[in-house]
Amino acid sequence: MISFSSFYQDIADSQLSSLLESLPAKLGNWQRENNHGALPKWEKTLTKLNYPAPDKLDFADSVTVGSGQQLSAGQREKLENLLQLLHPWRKGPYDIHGIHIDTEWRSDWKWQRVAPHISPLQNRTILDVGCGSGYHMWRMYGAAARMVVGIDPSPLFLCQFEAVKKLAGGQFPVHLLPLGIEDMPASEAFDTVFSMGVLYHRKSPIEHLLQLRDQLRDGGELILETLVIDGDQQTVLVPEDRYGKMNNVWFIPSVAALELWLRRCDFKEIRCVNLDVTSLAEQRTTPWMRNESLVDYLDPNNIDLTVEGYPAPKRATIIAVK
Ligand SMILES: Nc1ncnc2c1ncn2[C@@H]1O[C@H](C[S@+](CC[C@H]([NH3+])C(=O)[O-])CC(=O)[O-])[C@@H](O)[C@H]1O
Repeated sequence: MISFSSFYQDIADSQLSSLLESLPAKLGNWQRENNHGALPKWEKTLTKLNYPAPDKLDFADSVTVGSGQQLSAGQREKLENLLQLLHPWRKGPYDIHGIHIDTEWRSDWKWQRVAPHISPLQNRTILDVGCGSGYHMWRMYGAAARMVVGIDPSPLFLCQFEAVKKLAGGQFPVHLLPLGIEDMPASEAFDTVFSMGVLYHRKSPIEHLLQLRDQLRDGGELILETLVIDGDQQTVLVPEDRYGKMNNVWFIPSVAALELWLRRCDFKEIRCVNLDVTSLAEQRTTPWMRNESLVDYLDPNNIDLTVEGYPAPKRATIIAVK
């Protein structure tokens, strides 16, 4: 069973110690009650990942574990088969003992767009809300963060994260908790909070912004990355039903509307640092994610539109200070 004890130890003497009042009970409930049918299979896969301590680790420029020289071809094939049991791999890529996990998303491209604009992460304590399998958490750690905590309710992404962490050697101040943002007590403790790719999944976007604010210390920095549309302060798209075949998309504001929402939530120094239309090269089907992907979500006759006729995905990165 996945244990959170090293997280509790790491935060005991830190600015996050108040989380010990409520998270052990919540995570204990998760351990007892999580009834995802495939979780036992994924956890069994984790127990089989017994490999030598890697001779190389890089989190600064990639997520690379092991040079590829330590395993025989047969051992590598066995490891590849085990990692494939954790399909679909959406966020990455990861290089593990010479195996290139070519994920659905080039999450490294998002990191390249975001990283130049944020306050240096050195010695900061970070929360990554909706962290997926934790790709960006490793890059934050590679940028010398003191501690990185990610939250994401998906048990598969937790298992993918635990797989990478175990193969990397296990002991890092980088922790993924299977929680939603709504499960987090208002800690007011993190130096930097990331919410990337989450706001449009929330039914109450203003509440989401307030919840993010509640996680920041005074003067802490929010990095908000989300889908946007063109328009003015009062322009917001609420899809009639699906957006890009996703049935859980609620609010897609313009940048100006998002900036207004952030002002209303008492954020300061609000600035949009990047706007980017998602390319078919950034999100696509691969051998590690064999399901439909962006090309199937767009109008085959006009890739500027989704199959539902909405503007194709365009994403903004906005930075703000509490
Ligand atoms: N209530 C919630 N609280 C926290 N996370 C949630 C919640 N609901 C869903 N999620 C999680 O938010 C993540 C959104 S993906 C962005 C990944 C990464 N950040 C990226 O920027 O590449 C974007 C996308 O797939 O559209 C998923 O991993 C969900 O499980």
